[in-house]
This record gives sequence, C-alpha cells and structure tokens, in this order.
Amino acid sequence: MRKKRIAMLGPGTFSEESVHHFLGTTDYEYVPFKLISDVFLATASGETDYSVIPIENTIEGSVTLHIDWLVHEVDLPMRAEWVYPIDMNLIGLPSITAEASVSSNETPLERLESGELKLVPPASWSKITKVFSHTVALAQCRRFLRTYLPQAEIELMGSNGESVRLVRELGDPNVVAIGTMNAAGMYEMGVLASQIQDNPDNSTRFILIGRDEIEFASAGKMKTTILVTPPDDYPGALHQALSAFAWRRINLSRLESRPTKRKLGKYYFYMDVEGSKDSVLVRAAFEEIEAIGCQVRVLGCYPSYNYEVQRHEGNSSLS
Ligand SMILES: O=C(O)C(=O)C[C@]1(C(=O)O)C=C[C@@H](O)C=C1
Repeated sequence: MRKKRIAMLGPGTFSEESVHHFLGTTDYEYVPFKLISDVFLATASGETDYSVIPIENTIEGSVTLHIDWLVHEVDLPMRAEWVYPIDMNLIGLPSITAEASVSSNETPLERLESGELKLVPPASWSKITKVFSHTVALAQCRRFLRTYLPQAEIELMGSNGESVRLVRELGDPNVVAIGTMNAAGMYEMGVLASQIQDNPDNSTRFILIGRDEIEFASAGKMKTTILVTPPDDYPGALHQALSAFAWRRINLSRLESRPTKRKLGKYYFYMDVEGSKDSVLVRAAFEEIEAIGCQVRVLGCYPSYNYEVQRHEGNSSLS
C-alpha cells in the first residue's frame, strides 16, 4: 500500500518539525512546498492526501490568511489539530557567528521579569543590514528586532526554512534569518541568538486537512470547528447563537469574526466547539442556531492534541 502523502511548508520549517513530532517520520511521505498556497492546493488537487496548516500562534493570534484559505479557497475538512512549541532563532553564516553569537541552544538568553531579553548585543550586529523572515515569525520577534537590530531592513519570505536557505545561498555575512534550529543544522549555518520570540512560552496550533478520514495512535479530545453566518435582518442573532451553546454548557474555545468578503460590514463567526458534532447536545445546538436563520457550516470534527513539554530539558510528549 502506498504511503499517504502530506504537504507542508518546508524543508527546515516549524510545520515540518511539528508534523514529524506528531505523526513520526516513517509512516507517511512528506512533500515540502515553499509557499502556503501550494500546500493548500497540493491536497485540493489530489497531488497529496493531507496538508499541514499553521492556524494560530500564542503571540500573533490567528493566522487569518490560512483561515481565509480554508473558508474561501478549498473545501478540505480538518482532521486533527496539535500544538507545538516554537522557539525562534537568529541565524547567520557560520563565518560571522563565532564573534556575533550571544547564546546557544543549551544556554538560552536571560530575560528580565517583564519577559524582555537581557542582552548586550555584540558590536558586529550593528552591521547587519537585512533580516529574512516569514511574516508570522516576524510578528513573534518584534521586540527583539526593534531593540537589537533597529537598522535592519526586513524581507518577507514564504517560510522560515526558505529564509535560512536564502541567507546561505546569498553568502552575505550581513544578512541573517529568523528560523528553526533544524534549518540552521540542515544548511550548516550558525546561531547568533536563540529563543528571540517576545514570549518564551510560545506555541503554534497546527491542523491537518484532507478528504479522507485518518486514524491516530491515541484518542484526542474531540472538537468541531464551524462557521456561523447570521442573517442580515435579525438583530441579536449572534447573542442567541452563543446562548444555544451556553445553556447546554458547551464550551467554545475560540470565537473570531471574519469578513464574508461579499459586503462591507458583513461577517461570519468562526467557532471552535468543544465536543463532537455527533453528540446529542452539539447537534441540538446547531439545529437551534439554524432555526433562527443562521447558516452553520462545519469545517471539521477532529481530535485535538496538546503538547506537554518540560522546556529546555528535552523531554516532551503528546497527550
Ligand atoms: O515557516 C515556518 O517555519 C512555518 O512552518 C510557518 C509558521 C506559520 O505560518 O505560523 C509556523 C509556525 C511559526 O508560528 C511561524 C511560521
């Protein structure tokens, strides 16, 4: 039997690291793409069976571009979600890291109580002219960049793996990248500073999307993601929709509004409902919401996995 093919941003990305952690490296064939649009389209076209999509980050919040792709561009159910810890690193050519490095993986940077980094940057950092970064990674390192590399121009890349690869290819010691430790190793680069994200406890939520059902080794907590579009002429429809969950004591772990893209001021509500769409209570809540004229579209009903990690002790497990 052929292995199921999984599309993801890569190589050398957090998406790759996280899916290897979640599904292992042997049972699936992983297919890396440079752009997230290609990750979505690979599974939509049938070239791959599933796609890995980063959907939410501790510091940056929702990755709205990816949510919009799920809602407007492809029709691929969510099959699982998992959380993966994210440490951002400043990566440069090995020739400059000997004098310019302030930390290694083993000795993370010190922080003040406020969470700010306690750092005396090496003089050579003032020569850095450019930082390559993925937009979501950039949003996680704003404070670091503002404080220690204010002179550097930012150039956005399709992924963190691609940022590191391009610095390597360019060969300019004054151009650095934000990226993963794996990418630094893969392209034989040096690490100037590790854990440069604004909050040391930083994680990203990833989802797996695809047409076919998929089985996992352990049972996760079931979640259902829906889109609720209220009718135009019904004041208080959102309040009523929320109370359909509240009085049944069904927890909503996420609620976001996004434009329908059809008319200014018209929104749909993206909701993560704790529980399976097949449970009696959740089904009844959906029926009640539809009865008041709201449209309910199920984006997926899937197991959710947490990542328990003892940071910096190399001891991790999915639960
Ligand atoms: O570029 C990568 O390494 C990715 O996997 C993408 C991505 C994202 O889009 O959120 C994944 C996790 C991090 O939060 C930053 C970037």
